[in-house]
Amino acid sequence: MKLLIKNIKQLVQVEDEPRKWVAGADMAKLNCINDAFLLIDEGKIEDFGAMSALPNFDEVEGTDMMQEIDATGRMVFPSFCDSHTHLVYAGSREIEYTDKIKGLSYEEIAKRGGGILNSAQRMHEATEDELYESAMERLHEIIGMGTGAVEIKSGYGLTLEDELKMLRVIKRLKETTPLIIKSSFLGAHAVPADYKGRQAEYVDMVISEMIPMVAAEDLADYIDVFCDKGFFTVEETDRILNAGMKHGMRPKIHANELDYSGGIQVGVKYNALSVDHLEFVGDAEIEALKGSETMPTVLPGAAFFLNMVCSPVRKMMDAGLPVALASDFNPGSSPSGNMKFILSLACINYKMLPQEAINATTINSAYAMGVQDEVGSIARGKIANVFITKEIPSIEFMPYAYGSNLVDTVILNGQIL
Ligand SMILES: N=CN[C@@H](CCC(=O)O)C(=O)O
Ligand SMILES: [Zn+2]
Repeated sequence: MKLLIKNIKQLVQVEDEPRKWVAGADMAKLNCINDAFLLIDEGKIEDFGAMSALPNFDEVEGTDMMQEIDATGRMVFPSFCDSHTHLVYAGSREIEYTDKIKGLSYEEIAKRGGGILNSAQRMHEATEDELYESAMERLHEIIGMGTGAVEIKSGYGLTLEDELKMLRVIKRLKETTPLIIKSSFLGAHAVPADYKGRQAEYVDMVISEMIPMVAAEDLADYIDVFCDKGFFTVEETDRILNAGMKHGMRPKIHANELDYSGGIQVGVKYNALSVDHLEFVGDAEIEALKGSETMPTVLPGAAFFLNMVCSPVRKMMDAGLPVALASDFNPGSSPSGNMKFILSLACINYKMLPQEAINATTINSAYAMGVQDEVGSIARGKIANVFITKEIPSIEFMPYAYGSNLVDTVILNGQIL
């Protein structure tokens, strides 16, 4: 059955020739078609264009099986790609939220056994079914807010059994939702309580026990490390990434959230798909990223929630780099997967133009999770993951109306949800 969306006020992020990513000054450009149609067949985008060029389907054989949507006054966007989340977790951490309000830093909370270790304890106590159910609820929530592809990390297990438990939940989610899901193994997210004072031994265990088991069950697409001050060093990251790569996992890492950690450089050295957070980026980091295949990915939700300095996004774009944005949905530093709110934060706090922010949450974030050939733009042959907005006056209205859900209809794999 074909699906035809007609009279679209504006069809956003169209590409005749799909690009790998959008970089530098091009990030301010967004290709759109006014008064457009979009034709979907067998879950894929078959065609699109101006209404004036709409084929006469009455004369085409077999088109009696065509469903139509009249999108007058409404826009169609490619679904958001959320390339960095930790959305499989147990419990919530609002107690730490008040600790933060009282002035404790992220590192101080971590030192008191809060933070990631708090989530690890709850992860240990949760069953696979409980984790699956709660993550599925979050997935449904983000689908309703326009997300069509999401990366999910392990990293709240921190024991072999619990990391595998998390990754099996992600695998089950992959098999049972219409979203595109990619998984990352983040055994080196924090040193668990049992290994306190024995960080080197924990790293050895991640390398010699966890990575081979994760690979044996084919549970992760990417290898991740929290390479930052107070967490894992460049040398440890180097070893873990090498071990992951030997097992077919491309690096995609946390870097430079808390300091100039060297995380960006070690990520680029091993051709990471992305380096994420990037609050601490100077000239050396920008030089390292130039000419690389690594997507700098900024997480405005975490910086907002933790009240941190903002990543120098403008400086990176001025240097000709691409930038992606993701939600970082997790219980500690960003308890929301609302990508439209990420657009608003990007515009207000990072002074990104709405067009730049939309590029960063679609085509560029698709690259940052390795799905740019499948989704991230309106292009012929790509998977039909799109959403139709409510009636809105302009593209700029999306980040402007920061508290409103403007998604009216979600279409994933060509199916109206
Ligand atoms: N920075 C490292 N990890 C997560 C936080 C996880 C947590 O606090 O639970 C992040 O991406 O923000
Ligand atoms: Zn993260």
